[in-house]
Amino acid sequence: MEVVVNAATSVDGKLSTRERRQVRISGDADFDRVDRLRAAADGVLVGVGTVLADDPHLGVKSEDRRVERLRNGRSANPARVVADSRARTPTDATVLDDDAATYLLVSEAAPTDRLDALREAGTDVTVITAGAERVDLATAFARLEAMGVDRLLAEGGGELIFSLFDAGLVDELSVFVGSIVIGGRDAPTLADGEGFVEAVPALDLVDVERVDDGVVLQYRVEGRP
Ligand SMILES: NC(=O)c1ccc[n+]([C@@H]2O[C@H](COP(=O)([O-])OP(=O)(O)OC[C@H]3O[C@@H](n4cnc5c(N)ncnc54)[C@H](OP(=O)(O)O)[C@@H]3O)[C@@H](O)[C@H]2O)c1
Ligand SMILES: Nc1nc(=O)c(N)c(NC[C@H](O)[C@H](O)[C@H](O)COP(=O)(O)O)[nH]1
Repeated sequence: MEVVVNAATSVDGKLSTRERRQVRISGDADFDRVDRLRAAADGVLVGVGTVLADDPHLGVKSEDRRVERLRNGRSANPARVVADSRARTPTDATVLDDDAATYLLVSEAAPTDRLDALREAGTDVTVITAGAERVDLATAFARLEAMGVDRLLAEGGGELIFSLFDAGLVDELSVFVGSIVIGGRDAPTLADGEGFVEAVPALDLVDVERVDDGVVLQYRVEGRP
């Protein structure tokens, strides 16, 4: 599976405010670039923290791109994938609507009644259980790949992105750096979690492009084919 991470940060590396309120960092051109990335993906992954904070849809906004996917025998929208160890996704979450399939990655600690409620709430929900307390991403990704997800776009947030790097699962990273400062020692950053002390992942910078009022930095993770 090819795993591509994309996010937008302020110049000071923040994903949103300390209250985890969504900030529109990208401009129209960058959101269109993200839409292209979604259209090229089989699945779009976020952590439950992003679902709770933003209630995202994660679908392809451009009708032309959805039509193009259908013409190529693919679903109009890529599947939504949520990393949610204890099934905290609200039953009225937008990612459960019928615009696309939804994969819920949970751990063995997820309460059965919550899982039943989520399966009922969504029209096309598949639950993948991997890990005792927290989602074991590598195992869950192997299951997703067996179900046909070959290209996964991860859109955050910071806790999940750190775990993806920590598990050695990232192939590509693209970051839109918007010309704003958000600040805040408790505001989420591109990669939170425990943080690396040794063996800090190294990236190859493959492209720098001015987009909207900011720049897009494109990286390949060193050592990835
Ligand atoms: N600017 C951008 O591009 C962008 C993109 C995305 C999000 N955001 C912002 O970022 C904030 C959300 O970020 P966040 O870091 O709080 O949440 P997050 O990364 O979206 O979700 C983190 C949660 O995912 C669950 N999870 C399950 N398995 C995991 C694993 N193996 N590793 C890590 N997490 C796992 C954990 O909850 P459980 O233990 O309960 O499973 C964890 O608390 C929001 O404010 C949102 O607006 C911004
Ligand atoms: N690329 C990007 N630029 C931003 O300025 C920003 N705030 C996000 N945030 C990512 C987060 O995952 C959002 O929740 C989804 O971008 C919402 O996705 P929808 O429009 O609902 O499909 N992403």
